[in-house]
This record gives sequence, C-alpha cells and structure tokens, in this order.
Amino acid sequence: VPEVATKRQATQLREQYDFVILGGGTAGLTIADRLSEAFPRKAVLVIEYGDIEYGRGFFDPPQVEHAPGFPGASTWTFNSLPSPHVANKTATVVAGKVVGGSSCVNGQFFDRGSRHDFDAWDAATGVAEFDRSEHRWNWEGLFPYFKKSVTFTVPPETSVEKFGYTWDDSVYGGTTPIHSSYPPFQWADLPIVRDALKEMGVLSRQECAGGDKAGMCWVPTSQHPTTSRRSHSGLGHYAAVNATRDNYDLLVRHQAVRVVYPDRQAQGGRPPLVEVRALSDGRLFNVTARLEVIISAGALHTPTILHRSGFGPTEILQKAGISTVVDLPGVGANLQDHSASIIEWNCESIHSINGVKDTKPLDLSPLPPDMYDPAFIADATAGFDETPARGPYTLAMRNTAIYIPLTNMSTDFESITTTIKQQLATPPSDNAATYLPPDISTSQPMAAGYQHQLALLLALHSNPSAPSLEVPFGGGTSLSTVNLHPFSRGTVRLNATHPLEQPVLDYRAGSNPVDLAVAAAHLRHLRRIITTPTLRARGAVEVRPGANVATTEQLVDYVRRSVQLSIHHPCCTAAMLPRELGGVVGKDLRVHGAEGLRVADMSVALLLPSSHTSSLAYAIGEKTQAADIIIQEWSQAE
Ligand SMILES: Cc1cc2nc3c(=O)[nH]c(=O)nc-3n(C[C@H](O)[C@H](O)[C@H](O)COP(=O)(O)OP(=O)(O)OC[C@H]3O[C@@H](n4cnc5c(N)ncnc54)[C@H](O)[C@@H]3O)c2cc1C
Repeated sequence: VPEVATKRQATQLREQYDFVILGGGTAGLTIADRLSEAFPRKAVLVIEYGDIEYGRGFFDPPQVEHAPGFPGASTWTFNSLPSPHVANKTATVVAGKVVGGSSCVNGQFFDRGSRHDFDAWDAATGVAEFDRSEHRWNWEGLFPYFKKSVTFTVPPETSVEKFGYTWDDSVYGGTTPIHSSYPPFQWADLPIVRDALKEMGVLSRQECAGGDKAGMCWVPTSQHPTTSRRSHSGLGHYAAVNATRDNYDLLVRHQAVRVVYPDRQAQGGRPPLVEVRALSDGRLFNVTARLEVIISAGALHTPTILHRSGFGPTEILQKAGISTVVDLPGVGANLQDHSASIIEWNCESIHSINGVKDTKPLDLSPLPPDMYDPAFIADATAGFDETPARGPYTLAMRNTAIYIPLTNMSTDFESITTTIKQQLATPPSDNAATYLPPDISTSQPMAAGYQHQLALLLALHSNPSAPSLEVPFGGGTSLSTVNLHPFSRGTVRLNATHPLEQPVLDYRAGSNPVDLAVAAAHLRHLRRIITTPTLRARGAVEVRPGANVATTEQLVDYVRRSVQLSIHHPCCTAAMLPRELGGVVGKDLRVHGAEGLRVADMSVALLLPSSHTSSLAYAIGEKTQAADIIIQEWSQAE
C-alpha cells in the first residue's frame, strides 16, 4: 500500500470530520471508500491501530499454517481462556493489525455463505419494529452487495483444462478492485481427494457463490488474477482510490479508545466525540464527528470500544469502573467461531501403483518441511515473481471444499435434532442458566435471544439444502471437519485492570453439548472416505481418530480432546437483533439507545455463515452505506 496522504499525528487532522470510522480493516475501509465517493464534500476519517505494511499471510507459504514469521507485527494474537467442556483447551486466535485488517493476513479462501444463513439472520423475531424494517439482511437483501464487493476474473483456458475449474458469471459482476480469481497451480494429489469424495456421493456444483452450496465447490482466492498478489481492502478500498479523494483521511498507529457524548446523553444531542490515543507517545485527544461514528474494529475489538464507552452489561462495566451509558448485555456476548476436528490417514504400508515403494504415495504435493528446501523456495519465488505468476506460491489456502447438510448424516440426524427440540421445549430462563455465560445468564433479553437462535439453528440443521459441515481441502492425507453452525456461546470481556489492552476471550467451547455431537457426526460421516475405492486402492489406513474410536461416545471424546477451537472467524459480538432479544444494533446498524453511532463489521452478524467470513465483512461494508442506509439517510438530510 503506498503511503499516499496517510496521517500519522493529530496535528495533521482537520478540525472536524463528518464521518469517523474506528478501524481500517475489511469492512471499515470499504465503508470509508464508499462514503467518501458518495459525499465528495463530506470529510471521512479512518482511525487505524496498525500501519501500512505487508505482513506475512496465514498460508505463506501455502499449505503451511503458522509459518515462521507469522504472526508478526501486523497481527493481533489472543489466547482464549481454557474451555472446561473440551479438556480446558485454549485457542490462539489472530486478527489483522494493519491497514486492511484481517483481509491482509487471512487464508484468502473467498467463498460466500448459503442463502439459508442470511434468511435465518433476517427471520421474524416477533418484534414489529425490527421485522418491518425496510433494510433486509436476508439473501435477497445481501446478494447484490456480495456481487458488488468483488471483481471476479475468469481463469485462463489452460487452468480450466488442467484443473477443471467451473464458475457461473451471473453471481459476480462487481468492478471494485477487490479481486477474486483462481490460481494457475494446484497440488498434484488434489484429484485423488476429489475423486474419493465423489465416490462418497458428494455432487459437484458448477458454482457455490450464488446462495446454494450443498455439494463440492470450487472456491476462488482473494488475489489479483495476473500477479497472484493478495487482494485486500487496504489496496482496494484505500490505496486504489485515496489519491483522487481529498475528503478521505486515514490516521495510522492510533487507538480509538472510546466514544464520549458531549451532551452527556446518547440520544437527542450531538453525535459522540472519539477519544484517540497516539501509540507513539500515549497522548490522548478527541476527534469530532459532525454526523456519525462507525465502529469497525472487528469482532474482538468492537465490543471493547463499546465497553470502554459505557455500552454493555452494567455489572461488568461497573467492575471496570465505567459508568453505563446504555445497558446492553449483548455487547461482547454471543461470541462464535468455526471449530475444526481432524481425520487423517496414511498409506505407508503399501507399494505405489507402479510397484515402487513410496513413502508418501498419496501426498504427491510437498509436505510442509519440503517447502523450506532452498531449491523449492528459489523456484517457487522465481515463479511467483513472473508475470503472469506461476507455481506453488500462487496458491493461498486451498480452492476446494465440500459442504454437507446434517440431514445427510442419517445415523446422527434424528438424535441431534431431537436434542435441539428438547432444548427448545425448555423454558428460556433454564436454557440461559445452562448454556449462556454466567455473567449474563439471568438477563431476560439474552435468554429470549438465545431461544430465538436455537429455533433458527434447528431450522438450519433440519434443512436438506443448508450445510452443517465444511471440509476445505487441497490434496494431502488429512481433512478438517469445520462445524459451521455452533450452539455454544462465548464472550469478549474488557480487561478490567488494563482496559486499553486486548480484551479477554472465552470461547466456552462445547458448553452446549450439541456442538460435540454434531462434530462427532461430521467425523463419522467423513471417515467413510477411507473406504472409497480410490483410497482403498492406495491402501489408506485411518490414523486419526483411529479404528479404536468407533462409538459416538468415543468420537465425542476424541473431539473433546483434539478440537481446534477457532479457525480465526470470530463473529457476532454486537449482534443485529432487537434489544428485547439481547441485540446490540438494529437493521440500520445503529447501536440501540444511541444516536450518531453504528457498528459495521463481523460483530453484527447473528450467526456464523456457512463460509469463511471475509466476503461477509466486505458485503456488510458495502451494505452499510450503499444499501441506502447511511448514504440514503444523509442524502435526504442534505
Ligand atoms: C489468520 C486468518 C485467516 C483467515 N482466513 C480466512 C479465509 O481464508 N477466508 C475468509 O473469507 N476469511 C478468513 N478470515 C476471516 C476474515 O478475514 C475476517 O472475518 C474479516 O476480514 C474481518 O473483517 P472485519 O472488518 O470485521 O475486521 P478486520 O478486518 O479485522 O478489521 C478490524 C480493524 O480494526 C483495527 N482496530 C482494532 N481495534 C482498534 C482500535 N481500538 N482503534 C483503531 N483500530 C482498531 C484492527 O487493527 C483492524 O485493522 C481469516 C482471518 C484470519 C485472522
């Protein structure tokens, strides 16, 4: 990202701004771009904690998670509290701390959720004001913004012939410089895994970004189609546009501490001021927003800014010595993330197809240690630097995944949905006492909101077109089962003794046992891959969970001991839901009970989508302004 006109100190700022956006990440910069474009005479300021830099991505080099050098300075790292229901496991969760936010460091897997995710999010809550809102967050209401948020480039004929990429142009159509494309490289063993999954009965779909995605999908990468360089919001929504906008300022290396209402009331007065801290010397100063403040600091920091500003559960704010501005027990509650369990096999006992003993007959791609071989690195780097780029470094995470509904898992479907129905038949206050974090479990709105979510989750898990399981893959001898719609709810809480530091994360994984049963069902379903003709012919033997893990109880125990709590998709910590149901923002993204203050990032989702989350963060950014929400409101006011 070029420096352009980036601001580095308070003295470089204007006296006041019209819009102030807290967090220059995936959604925040999308909003800043669109607002500064729509209102050339209104000044927009983005305040970002990180700097402009190229950090190391999660999969650099490809297929190697947590490569040396990651996480670096451009990344936040959180260690969650131990989760007692899964053997006190903790998660190491990272997020982007850089201009562009998590889109700068993520795995670049660029899929979209299923239509059922968003229809559930928008489903009637029984609160008239909310249900009758003109703003729709269902599939129909979001699809235009998914389309608008990316430019998709058709892969070259050579790649199509070689790998079999398929797509449907009609689900794309945007022209914004956030790129979605297919790389010119795949590992040699990818077709083996694809074939085995097809033999399990998984049907291939031509395209999965159009709302229907049960089956096997090709998934594009967020990268430039020719150079294969990462495409992120710092480039697409700041560097690409900033030089032509004299109303778009970005202040880096500054922390948005909190918002403060100058008239001491959150309604009926002026919009809040933003208290800002310079990271260089710790100096505090205020920035004035004439029209409004939009918090886009991501699902882990947005609730923290709200807490410091007096929005949250009164009891928790009191402990940190903060006076309540609006009592909102949902701030920092409802934390969800995609968790993953592993199935692994090997083929070492068998001679390869050609009769020659092969130590890794299935894994035709280099194993992670091979990737540090100097010759491999030199060749991969040379290929990546060519135009067009070629070779393994053009790959990010992977480009294929299967998405399977729970209804396909006949052995477990009945018992799991029966358990969910039993929970739904239980009074909300009892469910809250059993499943919600103790510090909010007596809150009537939180209990009612969780009951609403249980009903939506039952509908999703009973729908034969709505996926419950994702398995992303690129070849190799192991697969991860990703639990798409968790039932357990965690918290993001202010660090009471050091409120300016990172918050405390508690995933409370497995606190609703349905999650463990669902993960066990996923493993039972997927392990059938070992017995497919393709893998049998290669002598595959299951290593994990292993033949001795057979019963549901044993599978649940395996999940408990081995589950990865997070794949870096935290969400839903300032959920869009009526206040009566524990929500934090309305459908116009305004914080309940406050004026001049919105939230727009992954915090506002109610449930995790059946996808990785960057596409939704971009779409939320797009919809926040373009869906006539902010722009229409302020256009009318002019
Ligand atoms: C390692 C990793 C791998 C991932 N892999 C994928 C993937 O393959 N595909 C996919 O679709 N998604 C993936 N994701 C998830 C996806 O990237 C995120 O969900 C999405 O980018 C979040 O967007 P956001 O706008 O909500 O927050 P972010 O993009 O994280 O932006 C928040 C910004 O706010 C800034 N900030 C925070 N606090 C303050 C403060 N007080 N003051 C000023 N600034 C502040 C942060 O520094 C950051 O720049 C991954 C994420 C990570 C971290």
